[in-house]
Amino acid sequence: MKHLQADVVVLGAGSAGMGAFRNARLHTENVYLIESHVYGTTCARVGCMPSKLLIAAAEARHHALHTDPFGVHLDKNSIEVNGVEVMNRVKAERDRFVGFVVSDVEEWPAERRIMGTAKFVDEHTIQIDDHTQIKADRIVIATGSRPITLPQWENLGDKLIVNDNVFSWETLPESVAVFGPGVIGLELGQALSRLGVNVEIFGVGGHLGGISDPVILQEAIETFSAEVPLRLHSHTEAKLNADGKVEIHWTNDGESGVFVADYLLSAVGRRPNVDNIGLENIDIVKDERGVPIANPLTMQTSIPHIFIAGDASNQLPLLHEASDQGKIAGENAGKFPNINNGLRRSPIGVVFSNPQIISVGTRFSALQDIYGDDLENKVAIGQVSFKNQGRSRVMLVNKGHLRVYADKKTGRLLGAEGFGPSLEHVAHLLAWSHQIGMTVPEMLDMPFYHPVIEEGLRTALRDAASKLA
Ligand SMILES: Cc1cc2nc3c(=O)[nH]c(=O)nc-3n(C[C@H](O)[C@H](O)[C@H](O)COP(=O)(O)OP(=O)(O)OC[C@H]3O[C@@H](n4cnc5c(N)ncnc54)[C@H](O)[C@@H]3O)c2cc1C
Ligand SMILES: NC(=O)c1ccc[n+]([C@@H]2O[C@H](COP(=O)([O-])OP(=O)(O)OC[C@H]3O[C@@H](n4cnc5c(N)ncnc54)[C@H](O)[C@@H]3O)[C@@H](O)[C@H]2O)c1
Repeated sequence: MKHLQADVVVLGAGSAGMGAFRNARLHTENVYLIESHVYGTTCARVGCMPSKLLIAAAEARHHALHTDPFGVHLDKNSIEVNGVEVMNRVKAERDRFVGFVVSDVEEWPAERRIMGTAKFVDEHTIQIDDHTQIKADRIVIATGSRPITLPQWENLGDKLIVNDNVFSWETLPESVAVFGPGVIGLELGQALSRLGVNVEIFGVGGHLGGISDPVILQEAIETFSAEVPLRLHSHTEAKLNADGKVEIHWTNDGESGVFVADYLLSAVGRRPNVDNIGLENIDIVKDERGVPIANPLTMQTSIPHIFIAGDASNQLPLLHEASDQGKIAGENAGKFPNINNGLRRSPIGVVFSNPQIISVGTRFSALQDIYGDDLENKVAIGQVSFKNQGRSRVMLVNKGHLRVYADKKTGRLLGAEGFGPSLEHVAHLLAWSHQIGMTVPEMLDMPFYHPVIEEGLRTALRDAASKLA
């Protein structure tokens, strides 16, 4: 067993861990980075990037199939999806992104990087497999998260898959049952469906794409279910049939049926990797999910020299949040005991479905928690439907609905939820306005070009402005 001493040890070399390592090293050279699996990050390897590559291929087919209303006619039979080529591009481009990340990691001194699974022995000791023990002054937990699968699916063997498996396919399958209509399930399910794979999406509790505003949710369900069967209140039983396929027996809102699929894709959520790192050996304060509670401005846990960042913290499991949290945790671990509050930006979320789903600032459900029955008196809600929005109709992407929330008294933008065409851009305008504390009248003083989708945002803002006190 090798014994080392460190100022800072970072557990996990994902986006958060890399940021933590880089920033801790600005304060001390004596930092170690531990990785149990491979370099390259979840985002680049099996997350953000390959999912968007798959979606890009799906959009190409979708556009080719929907040119008729413009008077442009393609022979639909000639539109062929070559699954091998689709997956080759997804993997080749993905590998390019992963390559950049890996070369960043490999620029760091090899003796500072240790491969193996890290666990706490006590508050200052990290054990790595059975080969190394490090006594560390300060520790950053950046171990990420992993997909959840349910025990009742264990009998499905290799027909039960998660997002990681999708991105190693040689070609596209014929059919997939997607469980979980959240962010991952909707993005992957719709993309596969648009590529010609037979997809059905199963959910519980009526949720879709993380939407919390009931007005947006209802319209989004109508829009997406016109394209992919959504069974959002389902009771299901899944088993392997004699052909080795997955047979889903389902009931949903009084209907029932059987869906036979090549795979069951589990997208029912992700679990922070903190249940397997020896937290039982340290006296750290955890939430009801067993995740160490941390101050979101310093990323410091209840044990002052232990910090946490990224998906492991379960605060906002998104890439830019993992980078920000990693930077804050690394910097504070590096200069501990002098720690500072780091920059936390306005919340922004984009689901890369089509239409895209967005949320900014305080979501509708959080406003309900804050104001309860008084919500109507306190919050001005402005809205726009994209059905008749000029540019959206021009482009034939006129589906969606946006609601913006403003403080009735001050006019300040509180948040927004919606779905609609290319709303990733509108989400950024809203998030930037939210972060600098703009009021709705101030936002309306900003320029809006014509004809653009952002004019839809202006309609929603004007509606909100008319309801301010
Ligand atoms: C399909 C999918 C699509 C996504 N799309 C988007 C998107 O479009 N936009 C967006 O913002 N976010 C997206 N995300 C979320 C984003 O990928 C994550 O929030 C982000 O990658 C989390 O980074 P992290 O550093 O916390 O975790 P990771 O990158 O997972 O890093 C954690 C690292 O810790 C290692 N590790 C775990 N346990 C140990 C241990 N005990 N010892 C040592 N090492 C350990 C792991 O091997 C891993 O390398 C997506 C996620 C998925 C799954
Ligand atoms: N575009 C993006 O930014 C992006 C893309 C992908 C992932 N992510 C991140 O990854 C996180 C995890 O995504 P996710 O989709 O795994 O989780 P999620 O929490 O968004 O969705 C899980 C869904 O599964 C449903 N569900 C739970 N139990 C179920 C069951 N037994 N059967 C059927 N459905 C069930 C839930 O109701 C929910 O709708 C997201 O919260 C997001 O932060 C972001």
